[in-house]
Amino acid sequence: MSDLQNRDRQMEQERVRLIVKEIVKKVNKLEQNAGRVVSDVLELRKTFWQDVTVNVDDPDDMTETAASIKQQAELLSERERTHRQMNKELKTLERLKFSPYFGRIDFLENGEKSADQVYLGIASFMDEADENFLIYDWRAPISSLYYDFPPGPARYKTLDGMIEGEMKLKRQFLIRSSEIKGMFDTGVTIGDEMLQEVLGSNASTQMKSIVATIQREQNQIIRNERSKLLIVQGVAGSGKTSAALQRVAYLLYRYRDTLKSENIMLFSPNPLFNSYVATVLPELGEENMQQATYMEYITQRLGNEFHVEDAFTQMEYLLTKKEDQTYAVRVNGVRFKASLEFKKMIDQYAKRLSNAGVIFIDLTFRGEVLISKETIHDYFYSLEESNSIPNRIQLVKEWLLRELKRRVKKERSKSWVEEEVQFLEKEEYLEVFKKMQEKNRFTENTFDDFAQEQKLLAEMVVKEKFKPLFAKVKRLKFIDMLGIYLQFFKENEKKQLRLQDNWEQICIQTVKKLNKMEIYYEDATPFVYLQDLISGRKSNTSIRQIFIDEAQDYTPFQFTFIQRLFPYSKMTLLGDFNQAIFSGATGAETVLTDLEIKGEDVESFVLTKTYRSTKEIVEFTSALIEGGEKIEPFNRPGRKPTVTKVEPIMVNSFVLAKIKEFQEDGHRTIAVICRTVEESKFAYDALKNEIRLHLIEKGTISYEKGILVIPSYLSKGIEFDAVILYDSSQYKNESERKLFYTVCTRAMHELHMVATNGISPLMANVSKEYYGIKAVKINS
Ligand SMILES: Nc1ncnc2c1ncn2[C@@H]1O[C@H](COP(=O)(O)OP(=O)(O)OP(=O)(O)O)[C@@H](O)[C@H]1O
Repeated sequence: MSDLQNRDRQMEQERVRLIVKEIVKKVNKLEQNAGRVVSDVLELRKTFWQDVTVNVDDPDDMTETAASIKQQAELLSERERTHRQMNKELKTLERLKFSPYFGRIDFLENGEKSADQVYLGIASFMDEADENFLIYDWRAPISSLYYDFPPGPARYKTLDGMIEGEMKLKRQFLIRSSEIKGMFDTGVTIGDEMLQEVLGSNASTQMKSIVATIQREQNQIIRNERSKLLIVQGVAGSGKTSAALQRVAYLLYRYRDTLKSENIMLFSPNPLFNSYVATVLPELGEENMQQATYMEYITQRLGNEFHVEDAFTQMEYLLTKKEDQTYAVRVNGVRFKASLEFKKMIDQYAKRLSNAGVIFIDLTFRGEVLISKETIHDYFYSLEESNSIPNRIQLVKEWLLRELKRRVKKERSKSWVEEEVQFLEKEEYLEVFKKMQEKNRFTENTFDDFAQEQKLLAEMVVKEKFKPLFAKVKRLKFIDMLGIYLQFFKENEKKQLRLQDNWEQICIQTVKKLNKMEIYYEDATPFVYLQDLISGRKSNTSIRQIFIDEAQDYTPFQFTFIQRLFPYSKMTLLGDFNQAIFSGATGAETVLTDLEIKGEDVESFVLTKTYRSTKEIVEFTSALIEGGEKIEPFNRPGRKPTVTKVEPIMVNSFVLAKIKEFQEDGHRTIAVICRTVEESKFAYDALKNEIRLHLIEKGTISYEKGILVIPSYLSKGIEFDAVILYDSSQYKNESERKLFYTVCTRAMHELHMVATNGISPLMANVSKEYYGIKAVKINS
């Protein structure tokens, strides 16, 4: 290090010390204030009723009492809010104390005499007088300079317009526990040194924030504000998920007055992924957005009357049942039901239902039909046709509720009620007694009282018994949705669909499944969509930003459905067509291949640089896919991937040895990736007595560092230090190329493939220089 560099570093360290001192001062002050707020809250809670004037003698007093309670409650909730805010601020300050900033730029604005020093951290921090920024939030307009420009001419956008000038210096810091551990002055891209450092470290079970090393092309995605629909197509490991989470943090900052974390929703690929990304936003001082898998969403909408196949079971079928007689029919079905063509058919069907065909369910009571499906049907079709179906359904609902009330009255005098009254509990008698007292129904005549009491008790019994019926009607369960969906296939079975092979068999297969009260996963979205067309559904207005990660796994039908549910929401889609494992297996369109949406407010970004894996792994994985030559690896050297041909009976002992080797090399997260669940269970059972490992299944929601056995499709979106493919020879079909590519790209530092039955044909075009081959024989 030169003298100048040395001096610079000392000055910077001195500044860090000063800033940390300021932070500590602020922390102390805030803690004192927070203490005061806590005692205020406690006091207010304790004395809440003492400070309220309660007087209910006349209406004026009542109004005054209500106002007094309201005032006291507002005071309490204001104090509680302040306390929450202070806690949040304290947490951020603690983080700043540990690492106050990660970057500095010196920017000379045109027309100014001296350059501003701008230090960037995860949050803003002002001096004691609240006049100058000692640290700028990385999301502040001026901070974009850091991500967008090398030293030289530079500009940034503010609400008042563009500010132009020259960047004199761009510096990066690695500060830990208030000590500068590294400091680099950088050129064109944001510190390769820094990236080397970050990317060379071990995989974590939780994703990390990339705030200090966001790349320019990622920054464009993070800060994009214009588009209603933002589409990011990025190769594996290009930082799509990272950029998405940073974007959430950015939007929360940029629109802090109007946008809250509960207004943002992320659709993630599996439950494991939810916990994988859960710490990024809190690390940045923000709360997590809402998160769900699409499957969770759709299954919850279907309710629990049917057995719904899940996406992973569907995938497992596609991977393992290729020999099934009906496999081709099923695959064609999955493909067609994914398309907008199919959606159009459902739309037309719904239109036809306006005139005829809605099927209802008998409302029964005590084993007898109370209101028949035919009666409901006739009432429904007697209503004005100009009314939409959902409107008419609402009218039917109201009518049915009225009818039920009438029936309750009629039912009271039936003999079964009298019998039931005998068996009522003491408490229920008491309740009736209380009711009579309240209503002053007692008379001098005890005989009358008895009759009154019996009437009330009968009413109580009947109402109780009718409750499920009322609930059923309120939840619109008088519509036979299953029957209506089923009828669609019966009606269309004989149609010759120009575009679809095996249509007739698809219909037969679907009907057979539905008749068992079971629904294929590919039917889940069309079913709920049709249900919405019939029963109507209010669109969700509270969600303003939707993020769809792994968008390549969404069908055009699913995407259109989501758009319909959240019409007021902006959307960010992130995906990689080469990882479209579901569509790879069926040839179905994905939302990324079928996006017809163009327009002023649609923008697309392409990310071709990949950060996750070593250069050697990227060279190998890129050769697996078409167009892979466009993928640009980050220059981080490592070992070449290897394939070892192993006799089947040697696989487990070989995998075990490989795991130990990786552990000795310091790798902490090692994944044994299996093609299917069946293979995962087999591998887990074979290895579990030899070494501590975890089996990841579709319901697993989090995982620890260590060794994991995981089915291929559940490893989506996640990364590991080292990956061992339990048997790469199993990836044989062209339809599994994307799956094979996806699993190989999960590896950060090491990729090893076991082959029990020769090298996978999917590697036929991969140059031998990209991987090593070994063979292990039984007696070797
Ligand atoms: N600018 C960056 N600075 C530091 N690390 C980065 C950066 N961009 C991406 N990474 C790292 O690269 C890895 C891959 O990122 P991420 O998972 O976001 O990629 P992805 O495009 O979503 O991947 P995939 O599609 O394969 O699941 C992560 O470890 C992430 O931290």
